Amino acid sequence: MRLDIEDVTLEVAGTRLVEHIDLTVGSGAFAGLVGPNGSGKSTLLRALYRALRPAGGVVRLDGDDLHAMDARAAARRLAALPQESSAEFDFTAAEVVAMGRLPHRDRTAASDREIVARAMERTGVAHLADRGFLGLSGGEKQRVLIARALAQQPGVLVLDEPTNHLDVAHQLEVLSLVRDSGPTVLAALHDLNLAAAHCDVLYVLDGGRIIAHGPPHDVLRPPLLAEVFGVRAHPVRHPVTGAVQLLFDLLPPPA
Ligand SMILES: Nc1ncnc2c1ncn2[C@@H]1O[C@H](COP(=O)(O)OP(=O)(O)OP(=O)(O)O)[C@@H](O)[C@H]1O
Repeated sequence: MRLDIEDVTLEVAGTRLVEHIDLTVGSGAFAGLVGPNGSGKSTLLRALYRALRPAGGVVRLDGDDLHAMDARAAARRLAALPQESSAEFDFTAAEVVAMGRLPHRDRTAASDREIVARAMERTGVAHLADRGFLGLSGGEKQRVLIARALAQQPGVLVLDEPTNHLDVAHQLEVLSLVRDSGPTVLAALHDLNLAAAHCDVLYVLDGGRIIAHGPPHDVLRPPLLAEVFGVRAHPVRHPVTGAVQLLFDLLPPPA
């Protein structure tokens, strides 16, 4: 499923936080949204999971206006993992993952069980099925929520810092899993090396605007990283994957 964000402007309480965003993710592609703290990444993603309605512009899924759909139809097409998810009741992990099935009309108990079990296996949380969600560690919760998003079987998956709370092995596993699981992905990522290794295309947000986009090795160049993030970057090649990876230090103070 193709995702198109067309000239989207977002305002909260009368303040314009993000403006004139054009962003496209082709069907099945993995796009990364990177940018410094406060650049507007979460705000933009909130419009995709319909917590914010654009003040201007339109978000399209395969050409259809996301904000013109009813909630259930939107949830059949797009699943989201917001940055801070709250659960007020202590559901079990399996119940939380099963919530991903709710938007689907043609489901049966047996097919739901199978899909939920498969999503939990793939994210490595099957053994947590009967545990209360609130008692899980931060990384376990994150993987349960990713399992829920996969169980939703969306065409588009929107992830806000999906590797938050995950140890290094789970960071790599979860991003590979998401990448291989089929949907079109737009993920906000702070770790530029994870972004370089997993994304087909990167969009750089700064001050509420997209200032660069393209394949990671074209975008993650030292002058841009100095300008946007205020760091000196040294690109190196990963010896196994060949992906561009970056070593950082602070910019020297002006003479
Ligand atoms: N409800 C609000 N009212 C006013 N300003 C807000 C509101 N929500 C967010 N902002 C501001 O909008 C800007 C963008 O915030 P946003 O959370 O989208 O950034 P981000 O790129 O996701 O940041 P981070 O990397 O720190 O998570 C920030 O300056 C933030 O303080």
